[in-house]
Amino acid sequence: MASTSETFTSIARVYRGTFVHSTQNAAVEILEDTILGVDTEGRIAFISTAAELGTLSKTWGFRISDVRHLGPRFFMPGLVDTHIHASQYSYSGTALDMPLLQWLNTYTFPTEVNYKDLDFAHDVYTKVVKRTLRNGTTAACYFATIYTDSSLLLGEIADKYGQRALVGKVCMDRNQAVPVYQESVDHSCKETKRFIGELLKRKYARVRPIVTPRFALSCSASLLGHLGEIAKNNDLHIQSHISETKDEVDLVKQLFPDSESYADVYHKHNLLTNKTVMAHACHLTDSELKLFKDTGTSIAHCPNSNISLCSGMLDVQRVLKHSVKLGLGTDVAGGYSPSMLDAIRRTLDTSKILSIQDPKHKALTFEEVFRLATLGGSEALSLHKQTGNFEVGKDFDALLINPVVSDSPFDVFPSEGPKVILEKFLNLGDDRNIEEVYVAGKKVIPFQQSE
Ligand SMILES: Nc1nc2[nH]cnc2c(=O)[nH]1
Ligand SMILES: [Zn+2]
Repeated sequence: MASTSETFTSIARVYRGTFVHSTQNAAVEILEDTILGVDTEGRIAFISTAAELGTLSKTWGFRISDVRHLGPRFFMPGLVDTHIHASQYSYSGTALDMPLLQWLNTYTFPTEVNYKDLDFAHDVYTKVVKRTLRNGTTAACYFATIYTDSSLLLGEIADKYGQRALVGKVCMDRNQAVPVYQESVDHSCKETKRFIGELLKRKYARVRPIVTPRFALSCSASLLGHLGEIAKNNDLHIQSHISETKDEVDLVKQLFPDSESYADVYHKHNLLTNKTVMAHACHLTDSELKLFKDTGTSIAHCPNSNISLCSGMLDVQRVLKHSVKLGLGTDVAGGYSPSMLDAIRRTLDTSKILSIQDPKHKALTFEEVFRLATLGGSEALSLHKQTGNFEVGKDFDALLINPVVSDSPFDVFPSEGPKVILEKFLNLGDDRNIEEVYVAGKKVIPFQQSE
């Protein structure tokens, strides 16, 4: 399983113990008494049974005495948050008392106006990046705001703390409720190009721009068209929202009468691609799901938000039956928790509620949801060549989980094996159990002292 001599780099670290991850064939694969080597580029050089230790130490030139033993801990892949509004973190945990469109007008738009102020932005963006990293989010797909400079600041902060991130400067040229919080088509396009150019110029290793029309109700056809073109010309990722609530779907029908469906509005403007991720998608029709499959568009499932704003319940099994890629998102602050462990739990809850309503509905298992939160998320963001599991050649994005840390929120009993302990961590664990976080081999949690 080691990489070939052509890709030979030297080994930075070797770990021995239990590794838990997902593959194409197994929702959960548990590799006990396994050794994993990380090279100096932060990539996984080998993963093999401990019986190979002697041979590997000779091949790769590391000392067996330098191997770190994990003991009761285990490594799992980093969590991938496929949809989070960094700019809404300041009011997460509050303001969940109205439906989406009212909520946007009352809380969201007035808050996002504050991001003209770089000091305000610096404070909130630092806190959201640190909070999500501490909770195991090694990769995040962020909405910022319409303001280019503070959106660039979010990219800078994600890079500083070592988080893998797609960062979107939000685009919107329609906003009747809060008219100061909108742009002209020209300004939005010019600023999007400036955002992309500036962010790429900084050459951050793992932070990239993502083209971000807020959603069809906030964008004219002209703006959507230009953004589709910008994404195509620069081969960029795209993110937006779709079919989160029924009211939204009805309004989109009225606003875009020439489109066959909500998905068709985006498709007509070249916004559905194999690098597009659309949040929510609770109310898509079968033909819209087929369009997602045909274009390679993926879905960010945001169950906390879907329930907190009473938007709807996405049937994940139906999405998977259509072979549409799907990852999980916190959707802070429509979702009140910045933790992907919460997104895992709410995904399971939603699936179980659907099976209460319809006994024929097969509820998702925790193993399946673990895959959605890790490998599934990496596929949804088209980052699966870099991250998502412990395959040789991928970056080592990983969480070191200690299920017996002294202040653990759960207890482990002697008869329990690694799968049960994983299940307990997913259902009951929190950041106290996440002792270390790695992105591309670099330890990003605990923070350096100066951070
Ligand atoms: N949940 C959510 N849905 C949206 N649709 C358009 N904008 C937003 C947003 O900020 N949050
Ligand atoms: Zn959202």
